[in-house]
Amino acid sequence: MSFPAVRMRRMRRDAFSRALMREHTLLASDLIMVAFVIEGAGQRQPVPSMPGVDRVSIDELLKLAGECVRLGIPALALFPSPDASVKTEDAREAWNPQGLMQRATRELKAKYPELGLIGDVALDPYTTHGQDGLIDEHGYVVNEPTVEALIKMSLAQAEAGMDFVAPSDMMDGRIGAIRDALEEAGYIHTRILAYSAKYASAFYGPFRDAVGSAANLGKGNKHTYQMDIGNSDEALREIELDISEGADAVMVKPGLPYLDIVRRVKDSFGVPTFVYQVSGEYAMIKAAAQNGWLDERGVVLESLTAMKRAGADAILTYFAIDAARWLRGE
Ligand SMILES: NCC(=O)CCC(=O)O
Ligand SMILES: [Mg+2]
Repeated sequence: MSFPAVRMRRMRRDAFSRALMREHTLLASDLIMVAFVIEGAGQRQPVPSMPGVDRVSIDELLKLAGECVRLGIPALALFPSPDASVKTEDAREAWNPQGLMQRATRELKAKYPELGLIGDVALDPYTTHGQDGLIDEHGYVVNEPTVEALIKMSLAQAEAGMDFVAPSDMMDGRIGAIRDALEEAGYIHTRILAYSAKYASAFYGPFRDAVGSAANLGKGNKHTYQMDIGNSDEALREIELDISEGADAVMVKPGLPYLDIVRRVKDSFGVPTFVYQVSGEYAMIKAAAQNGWLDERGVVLESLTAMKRAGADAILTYFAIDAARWLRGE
């Protein structure tokens, strides 16, 4: 037998055989667009640390939603950037039936009923201190009172027609408590996307600028509720708990630096596993691309494909619309 018996390059030689042996292909239907909502009309406010991402008023959000529908992007994740004037210590604006998220949800569902909506459930856009929960006199985020607030927030979103409530706060027991409250109120179809393995990451910086919590949080951090970046087994325990409490899908966050976690979660539980390509990942790619140091299209599609290869069923990304356009050759 002549050397080499196996030529790996044979299958790579032509486009047709490369296509036939390709294991994972990124589709628009894998993507979830992320949007920041603000008050007003005709408003588009750039987020300086996220070039290309604007905070938009509801009328502009409807245009963005229409583009998602046209491109076959199945869902839109909404984050509010409310006026500073409605922020309080107790975050009560979060469950105002006429609040920004609730109004945005009603208008989006009226115009595009087929587009899935994912509502963030955490108090940070609404608190004067920028923490995801309620705090005691020492600044410690208190678990059970926060869960009570998150229940009110989830019910307000469900009432407005939100398809998925997505608790991103990392309190203990909140998935079960929200699930019970939704069932009891008759919202049996409202899905829960649990941010189960959310790490205390430095990659969230630009997001905090976008929702306006960065200045309020100041030198504070979220280490008493978000996960330590050095841990992996702990992520599996968090995921297992959220599944047992009634989560319909679980999430790992951030994305690219945490694909080992995505793979472990998918292999261990086989549940719908989402991953979030966060603001800092977006900013890194954009900054390098703007300097001419990286090819944006290539790097974005490669990063998203890597997430799918790692086991993600869906990817939340600020690049969703761009990526879906590129996938169609637009
Ligand atoms: N709950 C959302 C975040 O905490 C941050 C997301 C991001 O950095 O894109
Ligand atoms: Mg947990």
